Amino acid sequence: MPDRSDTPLAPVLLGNEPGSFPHSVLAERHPAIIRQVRESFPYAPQQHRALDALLASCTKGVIEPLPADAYDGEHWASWGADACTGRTWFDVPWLWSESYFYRQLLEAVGYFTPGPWQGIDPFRPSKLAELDSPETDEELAALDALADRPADEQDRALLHGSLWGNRADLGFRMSAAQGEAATSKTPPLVADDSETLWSLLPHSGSATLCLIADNAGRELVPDLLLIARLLTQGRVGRALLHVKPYPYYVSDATHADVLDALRRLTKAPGAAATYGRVLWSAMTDGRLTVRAHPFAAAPLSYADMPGDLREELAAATLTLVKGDLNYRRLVGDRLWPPTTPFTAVTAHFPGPVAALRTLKSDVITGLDARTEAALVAAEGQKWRTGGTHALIQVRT
Ligand SMILES: O=P(O)(O)OC[C@H]1O[C@](O)(CO)[C@@H](O)[C@@H]1O
Repeated sequence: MPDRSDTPLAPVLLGNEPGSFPHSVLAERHPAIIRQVRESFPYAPQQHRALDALLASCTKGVIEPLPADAYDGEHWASWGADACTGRTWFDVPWLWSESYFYRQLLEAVGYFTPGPWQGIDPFRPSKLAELDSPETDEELAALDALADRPADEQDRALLHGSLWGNRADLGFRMSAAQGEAATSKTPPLVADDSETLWSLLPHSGSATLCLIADNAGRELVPDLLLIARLLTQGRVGRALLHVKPYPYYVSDATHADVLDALRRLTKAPGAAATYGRVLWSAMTDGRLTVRAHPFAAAPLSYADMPGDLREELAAATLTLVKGDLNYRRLVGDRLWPPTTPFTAVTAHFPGPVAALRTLKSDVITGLDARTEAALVAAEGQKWRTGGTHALIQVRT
């Protein structure tokens, strides 16, 4: 396995280059998210004023500190708040800037403040709309036909459901052109280590799986279906589902979203309800546990994870890391040459790890030179951010 020390570090992504993808997220997507949040609930005047102040700060101003009594002030201090406060949102690492934006957005709407708005998720209306959509009905109805297919076909379908479910990201849809398909000259999957993934989960009933979730709604539902399948097939004996401790990156899953998705499954007709019951009983007998570690919303790479989380992930047979943002945190939010070995940049991870991700940012590793050349020839650099390509990468 190539060692991390053989791999020169690539530049950290910043949002200060006009025309770049990170710059567009800070300059266009964040103001659009503030607009969306204003419309999500009848917020009071002081909440609108706080949103005005955040809009001014994140577009034209500088990073402001959290309130002195913030419950997580110490975490943010240890995650680099002192070095970033007072600088523009465009000049600090992009990952830091984005993560702090969501923290300050929740501050503005009173999510952490004792009172009637405490704990009200500003993104819940859009998450629920997605869960109730006809597309979700269709996806769940497809499970009925799948039940008659051979076992390996069912495994593969549910793995791919979880993978492509990552396209269903509400923040991404606010700025990406939808409906584009990968060109016929380039494969939708730019890397596929799924055989290695399956070899790590034989039907022994003894494996522990950690799944680090990404989005709620139409991504979390297939993630839960995959977990149910792995449990019923004995590929996994125990699963830990890691979600965010608070609403984040628009549609990231929280514990409340897990419960909404689970209720959606158990109330559905046909095979979907069977999957729902498997998950319900696995939660009640302890085979499926939901975790919401504070580090899940940290603006840092997984290389910097704290000891308790490292220990838990080290004990897993496999950790499945879902989505684009988690990929950025797994390999480091850097402009790596695309052929940088995935095994080298994930050498820090405490155990076997698999990334399931659709490509929605500039960060990419582990491509072979021929695939990279074909992608560039067909699409320039659009394949990196368009969400039309995906990957399954594994480090054993
Ligand atoms: O939901 P995901 O797959 O983590 O994607 C998050 C999206 O937000 C971004 O962080 C940009 O804001 C991109 O990495 C990606 O397009």
